[in-house]
Amino acid sequence: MSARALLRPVRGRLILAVALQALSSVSATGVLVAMAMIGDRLLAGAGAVCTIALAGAGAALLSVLCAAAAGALTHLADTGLQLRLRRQLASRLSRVPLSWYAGRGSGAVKKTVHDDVAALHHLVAHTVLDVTAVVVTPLAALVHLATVDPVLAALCVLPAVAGALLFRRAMANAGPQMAAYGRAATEINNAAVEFVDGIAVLKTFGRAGEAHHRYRRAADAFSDFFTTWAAGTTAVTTASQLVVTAPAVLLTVLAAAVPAVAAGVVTPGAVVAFVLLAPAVAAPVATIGRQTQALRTGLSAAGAVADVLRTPVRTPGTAEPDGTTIRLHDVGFGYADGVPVLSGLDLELPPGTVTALVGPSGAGKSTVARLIAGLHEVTTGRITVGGVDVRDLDPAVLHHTVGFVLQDVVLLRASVAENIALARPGATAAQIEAAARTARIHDRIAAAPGGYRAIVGTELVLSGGEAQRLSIARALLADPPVLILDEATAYADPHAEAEIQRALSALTAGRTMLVIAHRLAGIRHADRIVVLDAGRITEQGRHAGLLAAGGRYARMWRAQQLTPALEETA
Ligand SMILES: Nc1ncnc2c1ncn2[C@@H]1O[C@H](COP(=O)(O)OP(=O)(O)OP(=O)(O)O)[C@@H](O)[C@H]1O
Repeated sequence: MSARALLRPVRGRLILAVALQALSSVSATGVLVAMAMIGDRLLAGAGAVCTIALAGAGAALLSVLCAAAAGALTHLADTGLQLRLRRQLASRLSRVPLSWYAGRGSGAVKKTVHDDVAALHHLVAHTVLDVTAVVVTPLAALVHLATVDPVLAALCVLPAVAGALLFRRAMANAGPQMAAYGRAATEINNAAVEFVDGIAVLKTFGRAGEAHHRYRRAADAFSDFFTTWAAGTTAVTTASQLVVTAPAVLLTVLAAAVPAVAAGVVTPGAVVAFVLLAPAVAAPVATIGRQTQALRTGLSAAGAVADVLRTPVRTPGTAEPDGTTIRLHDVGFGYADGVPVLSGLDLELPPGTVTALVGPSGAGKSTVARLIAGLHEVTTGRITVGGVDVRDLDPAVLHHTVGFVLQDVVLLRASVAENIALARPGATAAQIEAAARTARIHDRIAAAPGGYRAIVGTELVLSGGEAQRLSIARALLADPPVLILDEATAYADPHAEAEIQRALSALTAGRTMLVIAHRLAGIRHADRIVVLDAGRITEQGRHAGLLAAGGRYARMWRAQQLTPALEETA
C-alpha cells in the first residue's frame, strides 16, 4: 500500500473540502474587492455603495460558511481514516513475526503507530485546507488586480517571486536534512523507551544516574543537528520572510503607483485596490516553509504507516491438523543470521506421551518451545502439528491444539479472570475458578480485595511463582490436547511445585506433553527424555537407559543428586 492508496478512502471528501475551501478563499478576496470598490466610488464621489456593501457582507458570510463546512468535512474524513488505520495497524502488527519487532526497536514502532498516525491527522484535517487557501487566495487577488491595472499587478508579484527564490535557497539541502531529522527523532524515541524499560535494573545496580545517558545523548544530538541546520539557513529564511511582509510589498507597489497617480495614468481608486489586495498576493510565501514542512511531515508519516501496512504477513491457512502429533523435521533456526541456535533437529511428540527436553543452559530448549508456539519461524526444515506445517495453520487452530506455559510469563493489565480466560473468553466464573484451584492460585486470588475482578499489576501484584501458576491455570482452562511446559515450576517452592506437578499429572492422560525442565527429578518418569546440547540432540531414551549409557544425562543426573547433599553439608 502506497501513501496515496492510504488516503484513497477519504479522497472524495477531501476533494469536496478543497473545493469549499477554494470558494471560501475566493469569497474572502471578494470582501476586499468590495471594500476597494467602495473606496473607489467614494473617492470618485459616485455615492451609492449600499449594494456593494451588501455584496461584500454576503461574500464574508459565504466565506465563513464554506470554511466551516470544509473544516467539518476534513475532520470527519480524518476521524474515519484514523480509526481504519489504527485497526489495520493493530491487525497487521499482531500478525508480523516477532523478528520484525526485534529488527526495529519499540521506539520506532511507537513512532509509526502513534506519532505518524497523529501527523496524518494534521495532514488530512488541516494541511490540505491550509495549502488550498495559500494557493487560491493570492491567485484570486492577482486576477482581480490584473483587471484593475496589469502593470502594477505584475509589480506586486515581484516580492512574492523574490521571497520564493530566497526560500528555495534556504531549503536547498532540505531533503537529506529532513531524513536526518526523522532519524534523530526516532533515536530519541528509542532512547526514551530503553530508558523506561531499563531504569529498574540500572537502579538495582546503583547506576540510575547513567540510565538516561543514551536519552541525553540522543537529545543533545538532536539539538546540535537542529542548531547547525538553523544557523546555516536563518539569514536567508529571514530575508525571504521580510520581502513578503505587507510594508515591503506596499513600498514596492506605491513606489510606482504614487507617481502614476500624479501623472494621471492610474486612478486613486485603483491604488486603494492595490493597498488592500497586494499584501495578500505575497503573504502566503511567508507560510511556504510551514506548509511545505507540514505537507512533507504528513506525507512521510503516510509513507511510514503504509510501509507497516505493507509488511508481509503469512496468510493463515485453512488446513485442519489430522491428529495432534507434533514433529520437528530437520529444524534449523537462529535469532541472527549466521548464528545457528538449533541445527538438524528431528523430534516427534506422539499423542499421549510425555517428552522431556533437557540440556545445559543456552542449549536451545526454550527456543524449541517458541518455534512450536509459532513465535518465530524456523530457518530451515519444518514443524508440523497433525501433519500440517505450523506456518500453514490458522494461529487460532494452533493455539487450540497446543497450550503453552512459557518461561517468560506475560500477564495483561486486565482482570485476573480475563487473564485466566485468555484462550477461552467464553469460560464461566466457575470454570475459571476450577482452573485456578487446580493450579493452586485460587487462595491467593481470593485473598486479594477484588478477587477475580482485581486488575493484575495494579490491584493484584503477583510474584514470579504466582504468575507462573496463573499461566498454568490459563493452560488448564484452555484444555488443549498438547501442552508445552517451559520451566513451568521454575519459581515455585518445593511444596507448591509438588502440588503443581500433581495437577499437571492429572492433565497428561491422553495428552501430548513436552516438558522443558532443569530439575531432572521431576521428569524421570517421562516416556522419553531428549538431551539437547548446543542446538543438537545428543541423546534420547528413558531415564534408566540414559543413566546406564553414562553420557551427558547421567552426568547431569549425578550432579543434581550431589547438589542437595552439598547444600546440607554447607
Ligand atoms: N530473543 C533472542 N534473541 C537472540 N538470541 C536469543 C534469544 N533468545 C535466546 N537466544 C539465544 O539462543 C540460545 C538458546 O537460548 P534458549 O533460551 O533457547 O536456551 P535454553 O536451553 O532454554 O536455556 P535456559 O535453560 O538457560 O533457559 C542462547 O544462546 C541464547 O543466547
